[in-house]
Amino acid sequence: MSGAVAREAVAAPSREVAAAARTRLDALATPLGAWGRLGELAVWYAACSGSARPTGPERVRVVVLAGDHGVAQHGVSAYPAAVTPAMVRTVLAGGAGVAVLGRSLGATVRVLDIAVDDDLAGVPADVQRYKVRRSSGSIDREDACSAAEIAAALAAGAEIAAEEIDAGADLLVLGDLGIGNTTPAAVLIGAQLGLDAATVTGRGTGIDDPGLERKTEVIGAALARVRGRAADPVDLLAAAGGADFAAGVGFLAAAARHGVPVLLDGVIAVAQALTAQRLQPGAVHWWAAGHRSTEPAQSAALQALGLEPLLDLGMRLGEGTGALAAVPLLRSATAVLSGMSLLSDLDL
Ligand SMILES: Cc1cc2ncn([C@H]3O[C@H](COP(=O)(O)O)[C@@H](O)[C@H]3O)c2cc1C
Ligand SMILES: O=C(O)c1cccnc1
Repeated sequence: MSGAVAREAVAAPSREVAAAARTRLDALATPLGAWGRLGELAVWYAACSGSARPTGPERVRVVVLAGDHGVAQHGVSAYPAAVTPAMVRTVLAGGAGVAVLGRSLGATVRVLDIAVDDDLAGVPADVQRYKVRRSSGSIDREDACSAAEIAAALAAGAEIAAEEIDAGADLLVLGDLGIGNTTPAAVLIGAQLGLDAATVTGRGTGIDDPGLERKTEVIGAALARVRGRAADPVDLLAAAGGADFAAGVGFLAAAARHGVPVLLDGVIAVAQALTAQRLQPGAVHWWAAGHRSTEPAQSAALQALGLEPLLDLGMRLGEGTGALAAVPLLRSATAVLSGMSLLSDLDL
């Protein structure tokens, strides 16, 4: 046992329901295999939902975890750290990308301050209920967080997931907010997959060439500093992640334990997923990859997890937007599987 997350395998989605859904898919009034990966997506969601003729997902619930990162002071982002609290307010006001997309899909969107470097005066108290600390340490030279803070954040993430599931979620999406957060995401992925800084560093919000060089150096320094700590995912979160990353890991692991499917988003959520799968082997079977972001570390981690993204739109935003963009595909997949006639119904 480490922190709030047990290191034991999680039960897989129902194999019996998956087999029944596949039988139905193969019997639909189409040539065999005609739905391609849309059919595979339907079978996955059927197994997760426990019904070979699933509906929805109708109750999509998004949680955006916000946290600042000390590395943002080293010019690794194209934007200043002041954007993080401002964007928390913009999510609450309904004008953020995730809020607009969520509204268009009938999804709820909840933003939580886990480690924002601001007191967020005037925002509803609920938003700060799970706050662990202000900002995380600059991981190129110090740990992001203490072990106690990581334990608290893992437990918070698990509790947040349980609340969303109690509220009736039939699909969860995990989003992120925090200037500089593509840097710890790349370090977590690089450290766990044994990849070097040049391979995992991306442009994030759109840094220029000198910025990319600086960011690669910072990521290289962090990777060198945490070398030897990748074997223990909880310790690695303290060394190179931060409280918001640990909360995401706790959230994803708990969703799998409760048997609720998740659509993964960009490099932050996927770094959290890679870490959660190591803590809780088998959790990956409850997740599908919503999209491929432009961050190279995200592709590397998805490949390691054996997940093929549904969309590849060149998006690089985070917040959960790439996952939400894939929700209509998932709804189409279940509609096809559950609503179509069978070949045997045809008047041949
Ligand atoms: C206005 C704005 C809105 C955002 N929404 C998500 N991000 C995303 O970009 C940031 C990570 O990229 P980097 O590591 O390059 O800083 C995070 O805030 C992430 O949530 C945003 C960034 C900005 C500027
Ligand atoms: O890949 C992502 O999720 C991403 C890219 C840029 C900024 N924020 C997130």
